[in-house]
Amino acid sequence: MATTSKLVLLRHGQSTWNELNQFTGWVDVPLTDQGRKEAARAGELLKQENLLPDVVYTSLLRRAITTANLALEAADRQWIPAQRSWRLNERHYGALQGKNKAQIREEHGDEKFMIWRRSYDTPPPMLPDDHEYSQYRDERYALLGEDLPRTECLKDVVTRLVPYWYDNIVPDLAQGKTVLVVAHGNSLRALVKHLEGISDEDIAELNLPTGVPFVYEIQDNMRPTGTARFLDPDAAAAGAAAVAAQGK
Ligand SMILES: O=C(O)[C@@H](CO)OP(=O)(O)O
Repeated sequence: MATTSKLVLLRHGQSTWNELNQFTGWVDVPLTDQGRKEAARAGELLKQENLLPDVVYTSLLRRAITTANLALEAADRQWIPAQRSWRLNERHYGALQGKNKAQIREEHGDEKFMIWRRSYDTPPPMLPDDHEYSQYRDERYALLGEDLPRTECLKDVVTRLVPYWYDNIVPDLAQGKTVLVVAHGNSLRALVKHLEGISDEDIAELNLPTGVPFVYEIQDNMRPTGTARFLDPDAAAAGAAAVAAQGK
């Protein structure tokens, strides 16, 4: 009999820079009070739907880690093992990190803004190592050495994330575990692109809301049975529309 495992994906709750409409990338900003509420609500939804994770994966950024902790607390699953990796980090936004989205759109025009934000293979300009928002001296990335990103496009995120999917997450799913991945708008877009086989062009249209869990049934061949189901579809639609409109 064919069996499926459950993969629950969750973008972190609203961060302080989401609220300020600033490009964030690898800058380690905290959640807002609203973001903390979204995270707890996400955990309540998991509990209501009996989607109880056996293991949680997060990036190395506090907005994802705090979201995972608050969601797991609300779902009464704080005790499960956690694995964290830079490979689940948000896309490095290069020289745009810390800049206001509306201002960048105004200064550089709609086309450039959309290319930097949503094109598949054009990264923004690099962030200098001596910049206040650089991760150059951040000890959590010391092992990366000179491979530390200074900017990334979505394609770069797919390249660093897919090996982690196969090496770490897939073995848990193959054992029938329910896996929760708490990450970021663009690292989750990269994973969804891989899972659903979305084209380089069409992925530009996908915007993920903060704090609303979505679930895939993963088959033995490690492919989903279909598209994902959001646990709160109304909140997800409103949240995705808000992300799409950022910078306007
Ligand atoms: O700023 C960022 O790091 C991301 C996610 O918040 O923004 P965008 O949705 O514009 O890619």
